[in-house]
Amino acid sequence: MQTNSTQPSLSTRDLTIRFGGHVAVNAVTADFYPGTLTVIVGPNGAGKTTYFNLVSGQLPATSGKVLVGGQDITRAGAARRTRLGIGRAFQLTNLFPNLSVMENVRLAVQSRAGMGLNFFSIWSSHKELVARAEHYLERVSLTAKRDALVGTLSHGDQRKLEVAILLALEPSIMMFDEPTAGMSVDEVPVVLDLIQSVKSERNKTVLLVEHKMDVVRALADRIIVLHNGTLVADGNPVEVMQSKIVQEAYLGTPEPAHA
Ligand SMILES: Nc1ncnc2c1ncn2[C@@H]1O[C@H](COP(=O)(O)OP(=O)(O)OP(=O)(O)O)[C@@H](O)[C@H]1O
Repeated sequence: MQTNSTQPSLSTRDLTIRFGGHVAVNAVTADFYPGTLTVIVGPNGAGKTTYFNLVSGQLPATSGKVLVGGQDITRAGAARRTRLGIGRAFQLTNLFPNLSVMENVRLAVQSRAGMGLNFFSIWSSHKELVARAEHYLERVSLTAKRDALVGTLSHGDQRKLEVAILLALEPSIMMFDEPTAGMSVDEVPVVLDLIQSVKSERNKTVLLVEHKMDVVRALADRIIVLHNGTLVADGNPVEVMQSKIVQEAYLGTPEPAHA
């Protein structure tokens, strides 16, 4: 497994959740490091989104632990986890559809700057915030649509905006659930390049749930495979993609050997 730092920024220890008799995430232990992008793969219903929910605090663990920088946050709510640096791009649920693209990003920048979500703040007194918001819009290629109402954007543009908002919040741990879902072919590289560059330039810990194998290959430093809630493989992409368990459990067809 690749590690760029000795201290993990995020860890789970035997993390488990049961829904009635069903164990959706079963004793998952993993460490995540700054500057490393880990892709979590697995068949439908494997527990990927539930694992994300346990890490970001949307669901309470039945047992096990979540640690950020070594601090046990298992009992912390989602808001506290956000303050501790866990940021998650939710699938379009954290956008304000009746505000413009720029206003959405400005609110995120403002929130990061500790000024709260004040809708009535005066633009001219916030040149710095606007400049930063513009920077994030440019990074996701949405500058031309800055004044459009978010509700009128295409699905792909909304997903890009969501990435801009996550960047603006500057979390140290960034979680993306299928970030390119619903995007057109030409939009996909913009987001993939961005996630890649954020990871390396800013030394972020990035976790990604992804189904598309071309995206996994393009981005992953490390792959974790979940199957029936259990971690069945964890390691560098070449090893994991070629492992028997992945071939059988997930990929279905043999992955060609790499030179
Ligand atoms: N709130 C819940 N109540 C009961 N069962 C749940 C709940 N959330 C998830 N599950 C179950 O837990 C299992 C894991 O679901 P999860 O959505 O995490 O899988 P996934 O790997 O993300 O799948 P997909 O790739 O289809 O999104 C499934 O069997 C699902 O039905």
